[in-house]
Amino acid sequence: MLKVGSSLLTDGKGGLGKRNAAALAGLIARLRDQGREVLLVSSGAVAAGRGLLAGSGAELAQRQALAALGQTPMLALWQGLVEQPVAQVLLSHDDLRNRRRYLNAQATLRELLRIGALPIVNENDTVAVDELKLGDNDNLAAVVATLVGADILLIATDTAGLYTGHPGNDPDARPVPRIEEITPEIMQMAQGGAGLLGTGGMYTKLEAATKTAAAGIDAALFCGHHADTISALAEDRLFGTFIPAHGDRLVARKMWLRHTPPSGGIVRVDEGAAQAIADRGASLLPGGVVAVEGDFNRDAMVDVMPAEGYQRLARGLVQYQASDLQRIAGLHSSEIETVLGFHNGESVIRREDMVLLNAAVGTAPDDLEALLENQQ
Ligand SMILES: Nc1ncnc2c1ncn2[C@@H]1O[C@H](COP(=O)(O)OP(=O)(O)O)[C@@H](O)[C@H]1O
Ligand SMILES: N[C@@H](CCC(=O)OP(=O)(O)O)C(=O)O
Repeated sequence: MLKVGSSLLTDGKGGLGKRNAAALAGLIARLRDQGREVLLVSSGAVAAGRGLLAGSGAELAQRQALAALGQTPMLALWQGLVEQPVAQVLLSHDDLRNRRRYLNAQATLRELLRIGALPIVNENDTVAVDELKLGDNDNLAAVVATLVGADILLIATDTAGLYTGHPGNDPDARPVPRIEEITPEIMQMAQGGAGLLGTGGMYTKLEAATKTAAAGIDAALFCGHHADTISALAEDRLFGTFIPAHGDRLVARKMWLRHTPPSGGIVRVDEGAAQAIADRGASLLPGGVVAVEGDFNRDAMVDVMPAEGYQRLARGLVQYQASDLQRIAGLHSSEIETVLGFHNGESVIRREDMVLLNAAVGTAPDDLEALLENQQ
């Protein structure tokens, strides 16, 4: 996943410039040629808006208006540089704090990647509520990287990563090639604020990298002005700052799955499926599903329970909404498309989207309502 700052998308005269974007589009093409899925978080709408109607001020509402003006030209800039169709995804931090919206955003982004589009995420600045600063795409990018389960978050900016002090004001500032842990001392290095066009400076980039590291995702900060630096990335060589993930990505993902609130849905499975999940680490296939309880959408977090009782065997993200799952329960995966007219893959819950629990809830059937309420 790639995040591109406003600092890279301007022409120096107050409008959009495509020089850096063209080199970054080349990186996107090379990563895709390597079989990687790429998602872009792009700033630059405010800068583009300013290029169209100069004279607007820096008040929140004025910048929100500029962002609305500049969003389409910013997308058009990218569409002119990449092969695949681009898709506009406007998100707010508030959206991603809401479980249902988070899951909907996740499903949309996954589908866009599946069909080969380039999702371009930007903050939905019109509804941004932060009075102090408009938007913060660094932190938004970190949340989206977690949401799509990215391998790495690449942050392109106008400096070669983090320096020990603000490179413009501190003559002794030295580059920091690798950060094992983002400590208060490291955060202190980034107190110097943003560049002329950016929001947040290195501070929000380090906040973002703190989030990705905790979620098991690597992050890299690099300078998007240098074509050589950009093309080196496609060969896994970084000139900038690398912030490795803490621990194992799968472990982090499983932690996330374990602690994500359930939707209240239950998928009941037969003994064969329960064993396959527990003993063989298998995905849950429709053939093993005996009943579905509750109303849930695709990508909802559901509990997997045996045919009888309320023992939670596992939990995970379902690939089919409740009404569709009811229709394919007990069937072979090959029959899904015939029955539903489409398919979201052969599994009801993919292994990587599931954690085993094996803990009895100990709730009598009469208490089901209370149980479901507690879970919401
Ligand atoms: N310790 C530091 N190392 C590097 N850059 C820093 C540091 N402290 C502050 N900065 C500022 O952060 C800027 C990059 O952030 P920002 O302006 O928000 O860019 P972007 O638009 O790419 O998000 C740099 O141009 C620099 O002015
Ligand atoms: N959403 C705003 C950008 C906000 C932002 O985080 O900017 P930047 O620090 O340049 O990544 C825009 O499109 O102009």
